[in-house]
Amino acid sequence: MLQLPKPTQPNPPLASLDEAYELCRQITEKYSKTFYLGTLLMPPEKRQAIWAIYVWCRRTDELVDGPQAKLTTPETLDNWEKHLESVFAGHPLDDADVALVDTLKRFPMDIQPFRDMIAGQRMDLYRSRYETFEELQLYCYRVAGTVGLMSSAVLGIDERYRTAPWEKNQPLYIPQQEAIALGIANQLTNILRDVGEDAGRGRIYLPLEDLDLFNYSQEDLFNGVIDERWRELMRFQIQRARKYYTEAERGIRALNADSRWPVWAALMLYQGILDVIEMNDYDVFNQRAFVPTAKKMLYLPIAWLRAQTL
Ligand SMILES: CC(C)=CCC/C(C)=C/CC/C(C)=C/CC/C(C)=C/COP(=O)(O)OP(=O)(O)O
Repeated sequence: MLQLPKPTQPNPPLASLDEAYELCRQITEKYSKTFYLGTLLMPPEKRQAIWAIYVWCRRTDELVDGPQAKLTTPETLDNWEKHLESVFAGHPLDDADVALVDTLKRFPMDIQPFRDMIAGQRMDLYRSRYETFEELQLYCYRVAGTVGLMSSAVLGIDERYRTAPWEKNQPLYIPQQEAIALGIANQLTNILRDVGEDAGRGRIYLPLEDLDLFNYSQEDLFNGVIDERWRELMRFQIQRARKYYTEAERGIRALNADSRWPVWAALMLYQGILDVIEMNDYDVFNQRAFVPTAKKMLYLPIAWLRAQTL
């Protein structure tokens, strides 16, 4: 008997561009109040592009950190990389991709930082300890410094920021290192804020060599011991994170004028978490350090002034 081919289920149509960006907006707003606030200070086209990038990063992070993380294997990440290649080839596979494909058309960017971020998630899959700061720094580059590189393509470079006559004929300066530094600073801040939460999952991101340096053991950390050894260790970590913020600050003036305020704002808001950790006397075990909304609002005009003057 003639076998008719089974009717194949047509794929449901993907979201329209507006719907896709709206989806990205909602996800960014839901998961990162700080960065979302920063994006609201940008012109609409840039703002939407940052949402699309944020959502891709979030999805990548969720593979190892999210509710489905137990099911994630190295193969899952290989498949996610293929998914990424499809997006870069201009073929969206789901609704959020529609926005990213459009963003990549408007703001062409290199695929390498995206691949590097997946490599960062691979590290998370295999490791729950970092021996040295050098190892941790590589991890921070991969999971956050890469975001700085991706965002830079959207933020844009101001070719005229060099004003002194002897600077005029210099080649265009692209503040790549500074963009990476901001990502690393944010990630180090995140690590300090989330020490307790990570310990609850059996993870220690603080370099073990630093724990040794302050004679503070892994067991102390799992027990949430707060004493002078811990405070010294935390002071040391905070100081290191602040150096990265300072490096990042130097790059902001090379960005397009309409990107400087949002970047200053995001930097100050995130750096503010370090101040809160200090105010909480380094207790990151029993309370989560966050910048209250009123204080956030106070940062905005200061960030604006810095964007005009520094
Ligand atoms: C300084 C120059 C030249 C350019 C700026 C380049 C940029 C925008 C760098 C920032 C990169 C960035 C946003 C990295 C993300 C790092 C990070 C730790 C994000 C944490 O995100 P969530 O955990 O989702 O947020 P919450 O902390 O709000 O929960």
